Amino acid sequence: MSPTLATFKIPEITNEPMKSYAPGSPERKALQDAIAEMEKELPFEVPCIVNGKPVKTGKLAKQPLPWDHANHLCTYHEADQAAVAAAIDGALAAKAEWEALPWSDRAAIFLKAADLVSGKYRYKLMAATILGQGKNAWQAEIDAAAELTDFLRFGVKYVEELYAVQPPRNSAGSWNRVEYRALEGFVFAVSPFNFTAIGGNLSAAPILVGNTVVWKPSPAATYSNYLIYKIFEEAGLPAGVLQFVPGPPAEVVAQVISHPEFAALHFTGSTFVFKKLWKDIAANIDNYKGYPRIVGETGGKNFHLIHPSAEVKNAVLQSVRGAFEYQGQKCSALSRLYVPSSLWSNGFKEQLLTETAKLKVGPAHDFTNFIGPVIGRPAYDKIIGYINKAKEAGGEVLIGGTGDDSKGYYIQPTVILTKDPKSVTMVEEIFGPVLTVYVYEDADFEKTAQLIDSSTAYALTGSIFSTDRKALIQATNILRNAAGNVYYNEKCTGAVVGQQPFGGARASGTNDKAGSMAIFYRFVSARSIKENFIGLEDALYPSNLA
Ligand SMILES: NC(=O)c1ccc[n+]([C@@H]2O[C@H](COP(=O)([O-])OP(=O)(O)OC[C@H]3O[C@@H](n4cnc5c(N)ncnc54)[C@H](O)[C@@H]3O)[C@@H](O)[C@H]2O)c1
Ligand SMILES: N[C@@H](CCC=O)C(=O)O
Repeated sequence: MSPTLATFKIPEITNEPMKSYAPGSPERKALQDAIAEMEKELPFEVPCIVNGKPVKTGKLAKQPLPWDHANHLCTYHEADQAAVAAAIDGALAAKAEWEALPWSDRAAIFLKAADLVSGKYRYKLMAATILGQGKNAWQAEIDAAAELTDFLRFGVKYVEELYAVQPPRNSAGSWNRVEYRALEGFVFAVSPFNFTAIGGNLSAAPILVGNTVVWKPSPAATYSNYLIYKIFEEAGLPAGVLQFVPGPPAEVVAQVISHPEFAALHFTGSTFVFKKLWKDIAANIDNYKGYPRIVGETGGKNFHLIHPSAEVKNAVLQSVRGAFEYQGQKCSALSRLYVPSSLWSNGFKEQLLTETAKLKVGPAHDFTNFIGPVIGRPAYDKIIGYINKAKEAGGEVLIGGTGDDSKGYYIQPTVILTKDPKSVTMVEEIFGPVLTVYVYEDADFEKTAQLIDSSTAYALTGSIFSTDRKALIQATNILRNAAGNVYYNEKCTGAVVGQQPFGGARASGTNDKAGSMAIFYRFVSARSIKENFIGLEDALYPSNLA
């Protein structure tokens, strides 16, 4: 038994400062060196990790380079049934000791992991994200370096605050306490390709509050996610607490969620896959020991609503960044833009096309490219398919509209003008560098806000651009349920941990707000404890007396 001899305070937590990677900066050189070294050494071999030991199943799959699809970043061993079964057993076996570890020790492991991400492994993790997932230097910095570090450090802070939430009242002679137990069973993390940090957070958040986790990374982010596993291990995470099982998604997931001790799904990915998993879990409900928690952050169809009073230059530049950063492969990416006709014909259109034309497309490790490759063949075909559908439906391609998949999967940043606000590219998630514009009559601002609210199934992010406070308030009210993250005069991407808790509702997810205290509630099961100090003198109450 471990004595409690003090109430420790965690170090002060602030956001990881972001580096600029400007020409001549030491960080640019360090990152370029890390990329060059990784390019020389690839392809890597990635095993599953079960109970802290590498498992090589011999069932091999590849993570191709999106900018050079003939080659791959890593070959990984896909988890087979035996490996998945051993991973679940191992997670269950590691649970009691991990949950019993004093909170300060669990916290210290993740504070150390954060320091390893922000320091020793910063450039390596970024290089894996740049080469494997096609992010440019800035996008890799805000994801693999800054956001991952912030998730870990702020996670520790939020758990400390959560543990401090205690009943506000005690009646005389008693003391009320609440303890935040980890969930009974194990947690399953299933992560997407597009944010290295999300893989780290989906696994680390439940672990921080005492759970053990089986983690299935995205095939297209296997290597960066493997590096995260190794960082957690170096930080001191005991063997078995996190089980790393890359593998054929449908098979691995089906096996894990049919286990009786499956306690929670921590998912980020597409709406389609999340709904399927929800149904599969529901179909298994009689086999579980408890009611599994289901946490899922999913797709978006995010908007910018421009009011006639908006500053055009800012609205244009924010829209270009929001739509085209990381090739539009952010759940938060701008993909439908509503512009009043007075602004559209008075400079907005011209500036939008001029700024879009400046974006260079090419391999992300050439730092002058703003737009890198999209993640793979299915994504490339799907995005080009959407552009074609928009054209067939009468959309006018104002710029872009073409791609080149000869070596890597490149798509030019594309702006489509539509007269139909419910046309396919105004409604469905594309997840690529495609922005559709609808021009509305100035007098229809309110009607346009209602249109935004009602035209898609999603409700993730959105921005309102206006210098007129009344218009901001009006649109905010109409769009109350249309976005879980709303911005004023700022693009709809780029939420920062500790500053804008992230997530959306409707088809965009369970809105449990990654990067806030709220997410930790989903992975604990509180137990109330009342202790009585004064013994009873009589079984009868005064009201029973004659
Ligand atoms: N709301 C958010 O916070 C957020 C953040 C990032 C990404 N996303 C969303 O994620 C999507 C992009 O990521 P993606 O392409 O990796 O998503 P995806 O749904 O294809 O994959 C997500 C995870 O599910 C697994 N998976 C895929 N098919 C499966 C199946 N049939 N059965 C079981 N598991 C399966 C994948 O291997 C991966 O681990 C977009 O829709 C984006 O909007 C949302
Ligand atoms: N949190 C990120 C998006 C994550 C999804 O891809 C943002 O706010 O841009």
